[in-house]
Amino acid sequence: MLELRQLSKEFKGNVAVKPADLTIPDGQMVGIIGRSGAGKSTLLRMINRLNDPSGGQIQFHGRDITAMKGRELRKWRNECAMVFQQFNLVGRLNVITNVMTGRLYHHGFVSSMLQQFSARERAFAVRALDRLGMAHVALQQTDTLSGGQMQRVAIARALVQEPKIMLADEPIASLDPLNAKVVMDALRAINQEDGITVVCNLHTLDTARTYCDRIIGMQDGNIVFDGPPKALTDKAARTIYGAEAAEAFSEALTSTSLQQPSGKRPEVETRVVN
Ligand SMILES: Nc1ncnc2c1ncn2[C@@H]1O[C@H](COP(=O)(O)OP(=O)(O)OP(=O)(O)O)[C@@H](O)[C@H]1O
Repeated sequence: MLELRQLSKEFKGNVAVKPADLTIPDGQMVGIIGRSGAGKSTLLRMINRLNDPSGGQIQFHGRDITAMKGRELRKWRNECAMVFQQFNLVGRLNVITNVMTGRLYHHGFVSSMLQQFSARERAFAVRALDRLGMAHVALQQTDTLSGGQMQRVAIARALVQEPKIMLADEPIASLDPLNAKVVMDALRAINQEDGITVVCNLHTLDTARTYCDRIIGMQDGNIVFDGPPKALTDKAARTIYGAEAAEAFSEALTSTSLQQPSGKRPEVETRVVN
């Protein structure tokens, strides 16, 4: 279980996240929505300590994440993989090398930089690529891939970390609807098949409604909604998005590409509705 207690972040007088309380059980798929600047990325980046909190506490299975330093922090970042909007891959390296850099923590920095990986590790990386339908491009230079393919490679890299949580910061914001669906299907499959908790910042409402067990709405640094998709009425969504409501509603994945993924959805209570 991941627990945030009164977690906040201020950048030089600008409060990005106001004291937030959140409990995320293992295996949940959570979507964080809200207009630009609402604090979604900052909240996510605090969880794996890319941004250090200004106040409050993060706990995972009772371990205090907020106090971690050095090797302990590197271990946490390995358990808590991150997927970014712009993929963060090295374009001039081939796909499989990019994926194997996800083994950095397990393998050691020097060996990883020297690209000395065992046959077992290569096989592990190929299996991860295969799950994402990308094994056939394992030896291809990464910058020859499309955006959707790159994001699938980035997810494979996150998978070989063998994480307990996967954080995805706007993973489909740069993708066309078809690739967005492939990437969201992949994240949902990882969540359901491996039991990995997925916390995903999403710009579009329908994507969050379609794929997530639970939606968290942020507005001006506050959590203003926390509940299952069915509890998020259009009225509540309009409150969360404010002036960006029309965009958030119209930017939804096309209705033909959106299909409710199969699989059970756990019961989620609605905590806050403003
Ligand atoms: N490194 C930083 N330095 C200063 N201010 C920052 C920094 N990162 C974020 N902010 C500010 O914190 C606030 C929240 O930003 P954040 O990126 O978390 O919002 P967001 O909801 O993820 O927005 P978007 O969807 O546009 O990425 C904004 O006012 C932003 O300008």
